[in-house]
Amino acid sequence: MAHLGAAIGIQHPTRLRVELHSMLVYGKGQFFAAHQDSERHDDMVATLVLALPSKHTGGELVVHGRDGAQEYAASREELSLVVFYPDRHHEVLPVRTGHRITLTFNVLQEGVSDVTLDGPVEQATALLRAHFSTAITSPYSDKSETPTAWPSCSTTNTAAAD
Ligand SMILES: O=C(O)CCC(=O)C(=O)O
Ligand SMILES: [Fe+2]
Repeated sequence: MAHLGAAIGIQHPTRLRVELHSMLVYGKGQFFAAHQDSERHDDMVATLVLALPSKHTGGELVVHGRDGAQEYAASREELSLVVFYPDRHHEVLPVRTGHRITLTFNVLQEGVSDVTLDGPVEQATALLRAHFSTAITSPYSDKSETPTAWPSCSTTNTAAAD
């Protein structure tokens, strides 16, 4: 994990952990269209693709970056590992023969969202977050007195507090 963190430029590599996301078996003609992985998890800092050795052609993993695209062909004999930032567009080209098998993992940096930062922007953010996530007390707590406009406000504030 420390090596992985250092390799992808993360400052606290000891707090990294990986969780299995999926196992994919691509047969002839199968591919994965270009996409980004970023929405899977708040603490996700990288995607790790582990390709199992298997006889196949095609099925290259293409990771698009600022300086162009990088193409990775999985080995027939050994495990292959590719790690990239989850906001990178990436795709798997169609498999031509055989099968390509991958395990994909989310690399998570634990506690990123709990880190306390001291700058004025972080303080303002924390105050605003606390303000908008605190449910307001209804002056109409007795349902019989609830005005018609109230339920929709109540629903909004309850959802924000979760
Ligand atoms: O199979 C691969 O190499 C990549 C799969 C992938 O991009 C994903 O599961 O999000
Ligand atoms: Fe992906």
